[in-house]
Amino acid sequence: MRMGTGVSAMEETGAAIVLSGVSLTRGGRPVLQDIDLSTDARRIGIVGRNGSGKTTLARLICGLIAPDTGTVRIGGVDVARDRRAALRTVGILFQNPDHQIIFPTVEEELAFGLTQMGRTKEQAQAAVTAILARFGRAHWHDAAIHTLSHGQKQLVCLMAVLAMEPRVVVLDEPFSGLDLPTRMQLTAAFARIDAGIVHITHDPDVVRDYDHVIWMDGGRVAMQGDAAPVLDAYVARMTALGAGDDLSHLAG
Ligand SMILES: Nc1ncnc2c1ncn2[C@@H]1O[C@H](COP(=O)(O)OP(=O)(O)OP(=O)(O)O)[C@@H](O)[C@H]1O
Repeated sequence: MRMGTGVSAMEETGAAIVLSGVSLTRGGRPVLQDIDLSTDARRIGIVGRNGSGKTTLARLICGLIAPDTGTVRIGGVDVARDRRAALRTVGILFQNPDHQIIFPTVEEELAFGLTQMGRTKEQAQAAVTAILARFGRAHWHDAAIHTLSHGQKQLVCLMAVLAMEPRVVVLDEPFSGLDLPTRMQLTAAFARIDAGIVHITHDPDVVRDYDHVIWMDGGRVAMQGDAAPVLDAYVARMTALGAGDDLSHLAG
């Protein structure tokens, strides 16, 4: 749904992802332009070509970067300005767990975000124990992270995000480099997440049963709405581009 008169009502209920007039320039080039977005859909997919602005949009939604113009509110929180509230509100799972993990052991990694949120050491320990038990990984508590596989590290990152109980979890291509069983297991874990999901993917089938899909193109929203019409139009366009032999449109 496009921004409209319903925005302020959604902000009051604190239920929505609301981006208003968002633009961002990097290296003298516009990366995102005039993004107006307001939705209270529970599961949101974001698709688009390489370089279309998906990851930048994800980082804005988490408040990791601030827009040059406009505002980003998640559940009523201005995530770029109120960083502590943002930590409670929205978490992100990056494509590569090695870009996310900073501690040598699973326990330390899981406890970090919790203490950043202001939990005491004891509260953090209890939450770490609980999340490991929830995922059947109590035996990972003292594990050295470098001994885990790529997919296992991705699960540690997911547990770290979920331990913080955010209202929204952003998944930025979380399946890249994972084998089929691991993808299936993570998909099942995502389905159990008790939070809104914003899932960035190049695979339209991954978000086909989602509630709302946003197609990014050239830093703008090309189309958004129910999954089926948006994904059908996206796949038709990508197929047409892929069938041609003109490489001049390659992003970048
Ligand atoms: N810090 C930066 N400095 C310069 N250019 C940037 C910066 N961050 C992003 N860009 C540019 O903005 C555009 C969008 O990048 P972004 O990573 O958001 O795209 P994406 O849709 O996630 O791509 P992919 O599917 O390849 O991961 C790209 O052209 C990228 O080069």
